[in-house]
Parts: sequence; C-alpha cells; structure tokens
Amino acid sequence: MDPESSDDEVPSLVVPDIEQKTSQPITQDEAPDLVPSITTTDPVTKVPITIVTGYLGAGKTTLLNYILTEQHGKKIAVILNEFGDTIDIEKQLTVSDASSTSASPIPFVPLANGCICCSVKDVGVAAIENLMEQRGLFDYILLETTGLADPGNIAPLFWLDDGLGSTIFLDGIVTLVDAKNVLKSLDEGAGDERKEEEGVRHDDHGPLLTTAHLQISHADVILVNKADLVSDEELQQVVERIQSINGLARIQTTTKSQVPKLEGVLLDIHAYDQVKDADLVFASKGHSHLDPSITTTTLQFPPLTPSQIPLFDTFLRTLLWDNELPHIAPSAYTPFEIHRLKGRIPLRSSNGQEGKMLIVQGVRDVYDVMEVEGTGEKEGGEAKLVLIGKGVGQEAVRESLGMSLVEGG
Ligand SMILES: Nc1nc2c(ncn2[C@@H]2O[C@H](COP(=O)(O)OP(=O)(O)OP(=O)(O)O)[C@@H](O)[C@H]2O)c(=O)[nH]1
Ligand SMILES: [Zn+2]
Repeated sequence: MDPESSDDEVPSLVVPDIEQKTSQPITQDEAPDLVPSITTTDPVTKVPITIVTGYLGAGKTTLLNYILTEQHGKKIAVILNEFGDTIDIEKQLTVSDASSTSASPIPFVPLANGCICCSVKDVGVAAIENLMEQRGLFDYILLETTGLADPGNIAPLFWLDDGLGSTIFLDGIVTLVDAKNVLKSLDEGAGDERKEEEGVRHDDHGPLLTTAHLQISHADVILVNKADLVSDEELQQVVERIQSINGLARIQTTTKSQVPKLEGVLLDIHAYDQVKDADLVFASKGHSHLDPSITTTTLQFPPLTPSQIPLFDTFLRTLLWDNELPHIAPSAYTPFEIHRLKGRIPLRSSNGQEGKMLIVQGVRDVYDVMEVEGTGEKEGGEAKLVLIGKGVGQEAVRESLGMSLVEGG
C-alpha cells in the first residue's frame, strides 16, 4: 500500500516513503551489452529470477554451471555480478552450457566492477531491463552476486522497481555456504573484506554482524556446500548454527553444489508470493539461539478482527520503517534489525464465514500484505509472524505487538 491509500483496504505492497533513488538513464554504452540473440515478441509473461549469493568460493558458479547443464527444459539467462576482471573466467565457467541445443548462446549479462547491491544498482536494473528486451529467448533468470553482496539490498530491487516488477518476479534467494569456513566467517568475519565505505555492517552494539550473517538471514534456500571437506559432526554443527539464524530457509547439504532436484527446491519456489503453513513449522518450534548476532523468532497470536488489521499494519510499519517498538519506551529494548519476515494471519470473520487470511512477506524495510482465501483451516488457527534479524527475540517485541493489537488502545 502506498502511504496515500485509505487505511481500511488491506494494504498490498508497501514501501517506505524513502525518496527513491531514481535511476539516472544509463547511456547505452554503460549498460552491459548482451550476447547477440534473436528477439521474439512473446507476450509478457513474468519471468522468475533467482538470486544466487554466498561467500567468496562457496560454490555459486559451480551451482550455476550445474543448473545450466541439467536437463530441466528451462531456457535460462545468466547475470553475473563479479568484482573486477574475473568476469571472463566466470563467463567461460558459467555459460559453457554443453547441453543447450538452442542455436543462440545463453543470454548472459556481465556486471563487473562493483556490487549490484551497492554500487552498480542502476546498471544492474538497466541490464535486466535490457535483457528483458530479449524475453522469449529465456524463461528464467539466474543472478549470481559477488561474494560480498548483501542480498537484503538486492531483493527489494525486484519489488521496488515497478519497471522490473512488471516483467520479472523474485522467485527466491539461494545462498551457498562453505561448510568448511562458514563458522569462521560468522565468528571472526574471516573473508569479510567489505570496504568501510560500503557501510560494513559490523555492528558496534555487540557481536559481529558479517556479510555471511546477511547472506544466511536473507536466504530462502541454503546449500551447505563442500560437505565433502568436513566430518559429519562438523556438518551437523554448521547446519544447526545456520538453522538457528534462519529458521525459515530450506537447508540442503551438498557437494559440488549438486542438489537432487531443482524444480520446487531451488527454482520455481515462489518464496515471495506465498507463505504455506509448512514454511513456518520449523521456525515456530523455538530454537536455541546459537548465534550471538542473528536469530529467528515466531510471534503467535489469535486471529485478527477486521478492525485490528490497520493496527497490525501500523505495528509492521513502525517496526520496519522506524525501527521502533510501538508502546515500548526505547530505553526498554536494545536496537533491533529485521532482515526477513513471513506471516500467516487468519482473520476472524465477523459473520462466521470461513476465515480469510493475511499473508505477510518482508525483506528489510519493504513488506507486502496480501489478503487471500483461508485454506479451510478451523477459525481457531493461531496467527504466526516469523521474524529473522538482530534483537528480534527480546520480549519487548512480543509485548509491543500485543499492545498494538488492543482495539481502541
Ligand atoms: N571440495 C569441494 N570443492 C568445491 C565444491 N563446490 C565447489 N568447489 C570448488 O570450490 C572452488 C570455488 O567454487 P566456485 O563455484 O567458483 O565458487 P564461487 O562462490 O562462485 O566463488 P567466487 O565467484 O569467487 O565468489 C572451485 O574450485 C570449485 O570447484 C565442493 O562441494 N567440494
Ligand atoms: Zn554490495
């Protein structure tokens, strides 16, 4: 919902009233050129995009190669965002798609010299728009980020930029984790060479908040790769640490980034347009907080009445846009940061008709609330709002929600 619309509608996509950094028109020679290919006039069908992220050397390119050589019948375009001149090496690695029978090579967009999440955002958007001129040649986009990218800055690009939002949709964020080195990265920031000017997210309120934390906390799927390099115990320890950070993501352990199945597991997962009850089961079980920086917490509460909907939306806005907890004195809680949120909120229908449901999705300060038909669950189903981030487990968050939903409060 944009700020102007009336409160009683169920808000749809809401974005903070940040002045949008309007992307300056990129001159043609700035936007990377595409591999030449046939243009087609296929009607606009929204093309899914999967963001592949993960630390340097975790196995992103190995995954892309694996996907490009698997027989899945998809025509995939690849956007490679690598620092500096590794782009050519990556290009050979990535678009060597032996299996592609199509005469034209895979549409491939190199985005070198910077990180799409911070320094080449506009070029990235222009490159994707450019790519979409060739739609019809492909029906899926894979975007491999640099090893140092913060996916929380990239995901909203596909929500915020209504130009892009009309032709592509974010299907999910896949994070590759190096089983052998991830704990060091999380505990010591090993390998986190983000430059200060990029606003390195080492948090001065306590424990380290590294790029590895961000890539894990924002993931919809996490591949714990290089399993062959660690013992079973070490692998289990890594999986448990990652699960305690992100209780929503589906986690697989892999070697050479090879997953048994792509469809519905890595691709076409629709992580942003639906929230199934099964998605929230693990997160709702409550877990030991193994990581000092980032945790997952689940707020459970009774179904909302129609008049509580705007109260709930005000709670979300204050939480995500103002970084404050309504009704709680700032001195009564420590600074928090929301990376990802998902919710299924049954609505108590006033006349007993089968309850509708609010589905909530959020990444950092961009969130989306959709009203959908209930799935026939009995009315008493609890509402669940799962938060992933820093400081989300403090009792004040729960209290603030409870006080926010008091009608006439
Ligand atoms: N032992 C082992 N090596 C792996 C595995 N997966 C990938 N590798 C190797 O690890 C190295 C890095 O893999 P890449 O796929 O290039 O990793 P990346 O994340 O794309 O790396 P950057 O582009 O530098 O960020 C390559 O030599 C891969 O062959 C694995 O499961 N086990
Ligand atoms: Zn970046």
